[in-house]
Amino acid sequence: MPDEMARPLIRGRGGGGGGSRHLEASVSEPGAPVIGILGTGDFSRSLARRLVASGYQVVVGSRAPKRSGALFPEEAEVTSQMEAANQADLVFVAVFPEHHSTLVELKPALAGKTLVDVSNGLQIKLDGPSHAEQLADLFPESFVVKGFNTISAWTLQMGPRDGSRQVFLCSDSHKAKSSVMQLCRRMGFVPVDMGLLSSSLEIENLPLYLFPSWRIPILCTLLLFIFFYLYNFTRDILQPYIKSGKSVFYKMPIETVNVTLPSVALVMLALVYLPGLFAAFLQLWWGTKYNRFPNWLDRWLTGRKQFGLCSFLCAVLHAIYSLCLPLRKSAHFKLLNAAFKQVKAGTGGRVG
Ligand SMILES: NC(=O)C1=CN([C@@H]2O[C@H](COP(=O)(O)OP(=O)(O)OC[C@H]3O[C@@H](n4cnc5c(N)ncnc54)[C@H](OP(=O)(O)O)[C@@H]3O)[C@@H](O)[C@H]2O)C=CC1
Ligand SMILES: [Cu+2]
Repeated sequence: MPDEMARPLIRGRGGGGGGSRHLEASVSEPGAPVIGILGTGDFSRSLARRLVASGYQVVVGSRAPKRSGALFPEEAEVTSQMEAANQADLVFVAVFPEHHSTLVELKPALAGKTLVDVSNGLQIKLDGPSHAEQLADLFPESFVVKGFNTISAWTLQMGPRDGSRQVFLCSDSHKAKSSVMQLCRRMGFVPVDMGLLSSSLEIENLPLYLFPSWRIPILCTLLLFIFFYLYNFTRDILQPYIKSGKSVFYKMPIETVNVTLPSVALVMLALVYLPGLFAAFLQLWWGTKYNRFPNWLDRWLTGRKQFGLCSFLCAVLHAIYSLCLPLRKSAHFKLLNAAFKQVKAGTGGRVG
């Protein structure tokens, strides 16, 4: 990773046009605001590179500027937190929210300036205050803008790609938000205005919502798999063994798995359609389409895609297993046939 970071982000001549992603590392343009970054972690380094590449003058504030200086591009100045806060017109706070309070001594230097809070939560918070709101409470004389938390250090480093170009922004100050939006566009991202700072909780939760939507469908798939596997194991393997001493334990890894998969796929498919039926029933019961569904049903309805994909995965696995089984059987048959022929011919040679 340090090698990655040391490599210049952008090489060669840039293509020009405003929307071009191929910006060359250029000397800052006169009149462009000086951008400060507090913190020298992964996010700060990637952001500094992208800002420098977009033609901004960058000043980074660190508790230990000497130690961190080497990790930043030459064009960025790495100095003390106070110095950076004094010099910058707009400041990114790339410090974890639990350390925001250690920055309060910068309050006079940051007064009247725009602070961009890029922090993410560790878990979904349903009610406030958000990190951005807490930062705004700590720095009442500054203008806090929430944003960039949905952009990873990696995306900043590599340059915006399709799909992760949107930057969600919100702030109580229209002017501060506009200046961050402009900066966003110049870095090649697409700003999305999310309104006032009260939306910051929603923005902070966004990155945490992507994976958890898979948790319940995957858990369901696993539980169903275990249930059907145990059932098939008892029926096809254990029962013949206990009853007549027939040992068919070799079926466990392939055949039993293969009869289990379609059952799981079908039940998961049913779970895709079932909440729709519940919803329709509730709407008929209420006599209106405009009531809110209970929370559990709402979550189930929004998770149908994941349930469907899990079902599809099981079906595909079943298809692959089913195709492979006859191949295995015919190979087995050929081997036996060859052995039989050799024995019959009296060659007694090796079969292989
Ligand atoms: N990494 C990522 O991909 C993303 C990160 N973010 C957000 O960016 C912020 C920074 O993340 P990241 O760069 O990964 O974190 P790091 O841990 O890599 O960096 C945090 C930096 O904070 C500085 N800092 C200032 N005060 C303190 C203190 N009291 N204790 C510890 N460190 C302090 C340190 O710099 P120094 O020692 O020089 O003062 C340190 O390098 C976080 O809020 C995170 O949620 C958001 C989106 C993506
Ligand atoms: Cu089948």
